[in-house]
Amino acid sequence: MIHLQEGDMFTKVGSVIASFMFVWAMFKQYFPYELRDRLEKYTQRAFTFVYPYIQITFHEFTGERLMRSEAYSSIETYLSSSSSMQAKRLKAEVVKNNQSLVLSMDDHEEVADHFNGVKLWWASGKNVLKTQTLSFYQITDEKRYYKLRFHKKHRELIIGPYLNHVLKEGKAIKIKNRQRKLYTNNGSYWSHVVFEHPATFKSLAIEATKKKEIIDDLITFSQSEEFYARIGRAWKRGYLLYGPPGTGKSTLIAAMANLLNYDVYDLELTSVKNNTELRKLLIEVPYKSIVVIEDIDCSLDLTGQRKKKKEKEEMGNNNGNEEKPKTVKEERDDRSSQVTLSGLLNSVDGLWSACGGERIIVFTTNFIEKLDPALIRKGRMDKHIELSYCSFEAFKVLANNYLQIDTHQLFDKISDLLEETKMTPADVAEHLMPKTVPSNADVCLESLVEGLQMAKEEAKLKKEEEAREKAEEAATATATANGEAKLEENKDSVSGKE
Ligand SMILES: Nc1ncnc2c1ncn2[C@@H]1O[C@H](COP(=O)(O)OP(=O)(O)OP(=O)(O)O)[C@@H](O)[C@H]1O
Repeated sequence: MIHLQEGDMFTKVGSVIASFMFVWAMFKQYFPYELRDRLEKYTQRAFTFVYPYIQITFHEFTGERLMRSEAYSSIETYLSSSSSMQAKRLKAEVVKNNQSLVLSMDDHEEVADHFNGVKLWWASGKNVLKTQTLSFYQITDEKRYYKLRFHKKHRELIIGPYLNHVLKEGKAIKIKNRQRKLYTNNGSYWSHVVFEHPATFKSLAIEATKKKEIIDDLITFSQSEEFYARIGRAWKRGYLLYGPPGTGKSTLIAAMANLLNYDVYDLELTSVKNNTELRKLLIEVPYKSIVVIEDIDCSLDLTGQRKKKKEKEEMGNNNGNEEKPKTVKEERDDRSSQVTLSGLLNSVDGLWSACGGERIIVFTTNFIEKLDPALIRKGRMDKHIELSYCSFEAFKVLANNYLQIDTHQLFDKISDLLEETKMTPADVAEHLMPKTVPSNADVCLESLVEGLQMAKEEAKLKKEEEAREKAEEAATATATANGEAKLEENKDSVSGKE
């Protein structure tokens, strides 16, 4: 309250002096130069003496190229909530695909803010410049700004911690309000669509303990900026998701992005020409993003690449021949993607990968054993998450999502069948899709029981078939060994007779 009265008093004094300055600006041209200079100097001094407030102006456009200032837009977003409470005239902007409104104060409004018990004021304003062009019409150029006013005794607090707080908060609100995007690369360029995948951790069918572990890991990562800075490590984390097709690897990535409010950069490695292009693409990924490389084992010959090169060299040495001209196919293969394992490793943890921070990189694979250990060692892929066939616990999540039921007389049977046979969550989910309108849980669960029994039968037949093949192979091997032994025996008896 004291601040408010003090503020009001000084505002009045300030505005008297400001009026004087305005009149002075109009008439100063009629004063001789020397007198003008002196008067100006003393009025400025008098102004700062009686007016103990400091003002900082943040212009909307800055720099030679008049780019929109990031600080201005962060302040605008930061002030949004106090503006909607205090300002009488507001401007509205629609964000998130026309789904939510962001309000900001209109020109020449003022709102108060508090920080650590200190009151300060933000005012919005605009300068209108009229420029006469060659054409008949005048063009008006509006330059908006925010002016922050605070008592000079709080200079340190406001210039340091308060402004940091405003910029950080503004940025965070902006990220929360933004429409998230899914980027894909065509060669070395990213293009995007709106990211609207509905997957959440709640709807993800995996065991509760595993789910909690992943959520905790992600939240801890996203809140550890200071920790990473303190230990001198780039603020990034690698996840390797592995498991058979249809176990929810892509669904988990979408749930991760939705949980953290990050954009997704789906990197198609096979369309990246070489390591330089790969580096360019990754440098463009901003903070708060998940870079995804799906089916990493298919994207690159990560196991055979070094071996093949070695074999080629050996072949060259052995033959002592000149290198054969390449076929058209070989030429095309060479051109298609020359991203190497070392190029990829460098992109995951090379020096530049620290630029920006707060990035997650996710590799997915159906065959973890195919990957080069260097690629998935801890530090590169910090967390390895296995997604596997549907357990009864995971089934219950699906039943709750799809059928909105927690119990059913068929649950015990399904639990036994899931233990005896392997079915992916994707296949289980397919059985739970509505078969009638309205959906009937009995029909869906019976379909699932039937599917599981069939899968069990097929697995049994396959096992028997494999056992038969094995037995046949063993019989053939024994027969061959017996035949060879007999031949040897005969040879020996012939040489004995001689
Ligand atoms: N764990 C799961 N929880 C919920 N839904 C799942 C799960 N696994 C699979 N699904 C369902 O199955 C569909 C396919 O799953 P998803 O694409 O995530 O599997 P994937 O492991 O990435 O498969 P691929 O290896 O073939 O890419 C999803 O649309 C989702 O509806």
